[in-house]
Amino acid sequence: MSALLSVSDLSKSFGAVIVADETSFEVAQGAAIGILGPNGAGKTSLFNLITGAMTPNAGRITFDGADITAVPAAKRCKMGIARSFQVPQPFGGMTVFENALVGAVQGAGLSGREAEAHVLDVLEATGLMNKANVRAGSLSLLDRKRLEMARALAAKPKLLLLDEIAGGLTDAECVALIETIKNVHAAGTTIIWIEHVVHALLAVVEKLIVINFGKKIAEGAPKTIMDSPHVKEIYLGVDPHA
Ligand SMILES: Nc1ncnc2c1ncn2[C@@H]1O[C@H](COP(=O)(O)OP(=O)(O)OP(=O)(O)O)[C@@H](O)[C@H]1O
Repeated sequence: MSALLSVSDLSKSFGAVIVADETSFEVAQGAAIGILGPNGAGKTSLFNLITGAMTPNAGRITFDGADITAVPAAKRCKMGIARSFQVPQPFGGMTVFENALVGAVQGAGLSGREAEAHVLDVLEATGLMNKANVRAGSLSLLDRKRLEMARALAAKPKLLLLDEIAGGLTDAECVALIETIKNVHAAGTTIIWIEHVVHALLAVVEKLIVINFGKKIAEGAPKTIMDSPHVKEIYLGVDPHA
């Protein structure tokens, strides 16, 4: 499989705080990869760098064959990169349908009937069809998380970035969300998923990347990574010599 996204020697720091330290990795077309790392490791910053919300100090990002390192965020969205936010950010006064329509119009460039039909497909896929006319501000946490994904999917992304979308959900809600994400992946969308709820991540992704202090410290098959003493020490706080 060819790489949809390629991150090469990406570095970013804020004074002494290093959020990306010569980070390199590739994401194949159609892949689903997970990103793990302690709080403050630089995971969300990596998404900010990929989406263009943050400018790197050094390094290169290529997407779908084009160098996007200097491409503005709005254009990257139109090129096919969409994200969900760790803290859901719906337009609270608008309905679920209207929120997703923003993604379809602004991100996918659709209009009229075509945009509406696409939004209905996305609401169906994300389990929000029966909430289409509900004000986003009155949704439960699960539905706000679903709406984050719906708004991103409405932009017809080639690459979907999910930022801690399972956090704060009950076990049953988490199971429902995993099914939705699996369906999105099965439909061909490439996914990068930052998540602290490891069992949710492991149910979907075929590769894990572990970040600590902005540095990629491990990358590989989920089982190999989760069994790694180095990863256990850094991520789980387990002393391999104990
Ligand atoms: N714009 C900024 N200015 C200064 N410091 C920043 C900025 N953005 C992020 N940081 C700092 O960079 C570090 C990494 O933050 P980031 O949100 O990327 O971590 P994270 O791995 O996503 O953490 P969490 O798991 O807690 O969400 C933190 O110490 C954060 O305070």
